[in-house]
Amino acid sequence: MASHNVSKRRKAKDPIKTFKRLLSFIFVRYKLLLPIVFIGIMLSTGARLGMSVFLEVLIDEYITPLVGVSDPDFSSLISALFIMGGIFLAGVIGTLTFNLLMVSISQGTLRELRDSMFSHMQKLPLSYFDSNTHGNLMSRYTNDTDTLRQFITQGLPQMAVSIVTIVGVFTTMLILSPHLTLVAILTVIINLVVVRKVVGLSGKNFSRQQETLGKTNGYVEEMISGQKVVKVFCHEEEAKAKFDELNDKLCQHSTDAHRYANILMPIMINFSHIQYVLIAITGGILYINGIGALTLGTIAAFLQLSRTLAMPIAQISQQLQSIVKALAGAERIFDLLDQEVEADKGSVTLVNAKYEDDKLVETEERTGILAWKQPQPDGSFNYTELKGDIRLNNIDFSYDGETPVLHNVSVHAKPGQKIALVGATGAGKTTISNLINRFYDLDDGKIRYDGININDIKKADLRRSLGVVLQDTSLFTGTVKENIRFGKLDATDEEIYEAARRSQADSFISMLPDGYETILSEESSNLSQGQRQLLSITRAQLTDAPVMILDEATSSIDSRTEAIVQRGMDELMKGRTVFVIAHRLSTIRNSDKILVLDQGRIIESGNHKELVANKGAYYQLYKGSSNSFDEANFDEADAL
Ligand SMILES: Nc1ncnc2c1ncn2[C@@H]1O[C@H](COP(=O)(O)OP(=O)(O)OP(=O)(O)O)[C@@H](O)[C@H]1O
Repeated sequence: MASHNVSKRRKAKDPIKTFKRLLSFIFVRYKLLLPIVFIGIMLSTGARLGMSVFLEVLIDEYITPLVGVSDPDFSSLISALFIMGGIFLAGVIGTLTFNLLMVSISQGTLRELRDSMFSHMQKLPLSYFDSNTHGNLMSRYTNDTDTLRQFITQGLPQMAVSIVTIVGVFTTMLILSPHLTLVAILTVIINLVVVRKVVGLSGKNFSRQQETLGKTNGYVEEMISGQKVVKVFCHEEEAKAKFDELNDKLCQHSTDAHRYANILMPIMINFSHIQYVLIAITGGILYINGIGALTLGTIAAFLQLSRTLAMPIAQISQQLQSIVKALAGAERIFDLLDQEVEADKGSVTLVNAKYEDDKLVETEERTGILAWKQPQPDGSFNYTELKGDIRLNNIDFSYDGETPVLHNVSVHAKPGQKIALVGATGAGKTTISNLINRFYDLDDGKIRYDGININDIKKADLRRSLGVVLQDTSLFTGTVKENIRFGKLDATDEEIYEAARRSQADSFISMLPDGYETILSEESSNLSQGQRQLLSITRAQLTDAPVMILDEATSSIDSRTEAIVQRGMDELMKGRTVFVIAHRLSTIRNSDKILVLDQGRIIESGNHKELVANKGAYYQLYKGSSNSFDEANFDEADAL
């Protein structure tokens, strides 16, 4: 059980490239809003600087001249204060604007990213899911997008504000007094050295904290989904002990991380006090000695500016960690988006057809006849009726390109024939069904469907022509009816009821509290294993495909339900070409051809009678010397 939190937090491999890509992703979508955000940032920081500088004007031009005047005229002072109020208001509007806009931009960007990821994920080949755990994929939708949200909403604008502020403050300081600027720069340098050290210590512990947090969450998730197993094996104590260990570690790392993070602000504040005092003393000395043409207003404005400086420096230092984390997240998201989609060069499609003067022609109506429409080099089309003739020719296959799983497998299933695949676990039975579906590409050999190479058939149309019942009966949250309709989205209610009647599911569905409208809970835990199988069979029944790929369930269900499931399966197989991964003797015996697989090779093939007469591997299996056949049928086997 993989957890989405167990994913490793690593640094982005090429942060600059990822950063540029992220910015352009945002920029392309918000060409109009981003300039407004920038104007907001400029207004906000400009107003802060303006207010500091205005202090100089206020003191030197409006307050000092009034000192000692017997009948002072405050009107100009009042209008100056109004101007200051105006600047303040502009700053507030700027700050509000960019902050609010950034929320919409970040949420919109995340929605787009999630959307792109999900639609891209639907097009990825199954091999991608084989090599990436569910947890790893999930983390891109949860952890990675969350770090990005923080970065886009807070990190990005804060960085912009901080940089604009620092540049603005230093420029203004230089204009006001180069001498005092020197003092400010000196204290900032000392400040930076200390801050870097503290941020480094805190960052290291934050990484540890995140890693342990991931492990702890993953463990809790596993324990929740595995509660039944924990209880069955009385593992409650051990489970608790392991959790305590993780929890203690998490507490330790979090305490260390926050200890350093929490002393950062007091350090910054105290430094800004020291800087304030130093600038005040230096300013006083320079003023008294008449150096640098300083006025009282300049010193006051300078002191105010020096206070403005502390915050952006602290913020940049603090944001650096979150930027690194966010870019690592962005890289993982882009990595998913960059995965090559399932290739489909197929040009043969499946269409409704009818016979006109013994010739097959395409039609819009549902005639009950389907045909493969093959484009010809001269631009015309060739139509072949869909019959369900499947031929595997010398198939070689491996999942990883190295370890062979199937060797030289050949079989011909004529329309309506039933082919049983038998063999020990891991022999390659499921793999054969995966290849007919084109879930994976062959290493060598060909599979032909009605004489057409399946690689030439459009994947969606190929899959439409195949009905599948897997052992793993995936049902989704929704009503029973919606789950059955998965088999054919445009099916009418009547078609659904008919399919359920034929697959023997109708009687149990009508006994559910709301019948076909009963909502299946998460993981359909309100249904029994057998009932889930019946729904899965109904779904395949509804597709009414000429070829069925069935995986007979081995899970233990009670014999009455098993008999019903079996009847449903038998009904499903009627009149179709069937590949069945067979476990029940009755299915195997009634098959037209049985393929006995061993380590990816067909070691025997023929019908039941022939194979029994052969007295080979099948005969051994059949006699019950192996457990490969369903034990429930052993009696039946002996009776034969
Ligand atoms: N997605 C995969 N990636 C890599 N190897 C796989 C994958 N699926 C199956 N295999 C390997 O391929 C071989 C054949 O597996 P397959 O599932 O076809 O066997 P099977 O006969 O259907 O077994 P079972 O009866 O247990 O379902 C096994 O060795 C298995 O480990």
